[in-house]
Amino acid sequence: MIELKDASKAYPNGVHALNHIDLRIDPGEFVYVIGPTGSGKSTLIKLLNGEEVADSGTVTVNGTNVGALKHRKVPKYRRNIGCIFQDYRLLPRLTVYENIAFALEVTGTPSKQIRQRVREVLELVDLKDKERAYPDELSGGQQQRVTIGRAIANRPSILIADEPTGNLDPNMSLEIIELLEKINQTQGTTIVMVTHDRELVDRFRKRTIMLDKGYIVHDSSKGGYKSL
Ligand SMILES: Nc1ncnc2c1ncn2[C@@H]1O[C@H](COP(=O)(O)OP(=O)(O)OP(=O)(O)O)[C@@H](O)[C@H]1O
Repeated sequence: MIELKDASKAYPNGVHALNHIDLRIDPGEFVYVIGPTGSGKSTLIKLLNGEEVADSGTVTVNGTNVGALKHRKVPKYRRNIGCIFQDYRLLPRLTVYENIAFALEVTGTPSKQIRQRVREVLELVDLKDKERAYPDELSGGQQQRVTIGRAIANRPSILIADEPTGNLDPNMSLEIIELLEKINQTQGTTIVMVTHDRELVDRFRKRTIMLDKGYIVHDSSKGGYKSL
């Protein structure tokens, strides 16, 4: 479970990026975070993955007080949170298979388990036929599917997606959202997705949280811009 209680974050330049955020996201939810540029969406994500610490209030994820984590414990904490971004951040000299395997190698997974898990993940993201391809041989949508595969390889309970369809055309965006839905439904992964894509938010209705100037201004379980 994700819980923010009266969490605020200002940057050293004096910008109040988030103000008094109270928010609870239950396990297995799929939530959109929307709002104009500069409204605090990325900052919210950074509080969740431990990249930034709230100045006041608390951020608790699966029982861990994220702001109180010791520096050396952050990497282990992050293993339980898969992250995907608008830019794919794949390792260009590694194949699709190797990119996903790498995520498991760094967490010390034994090689037999790595082979098995990479196969499962490739099937889930529907890229079995591309396992030997390099990132630059793939379409944007396929590359994003590899990053999703890499993000879920260690079976995180939460997947955070910061504008995952930002660089994709509408058809590919559709594929990505359908894949995220599949992961949410079949693996029970909680998904928090920052997006500017009105069409997706209106078409694939989910709980939708809207930020403006660092405040939550709407939180609608019906979802979609029209219901806000
Ligand atoms: N590292 C930083 N140092 C100073 N100010 C920052 C920093 N990161 C973000 N900000 C400021 O904090 C506010 C919130 O930024 P944030 O990136 O969270 O917004 P956002 O909603 O994700 O925007 P976008 O949709 O453009 O990505 C903005 O005014 C931004 O300029």
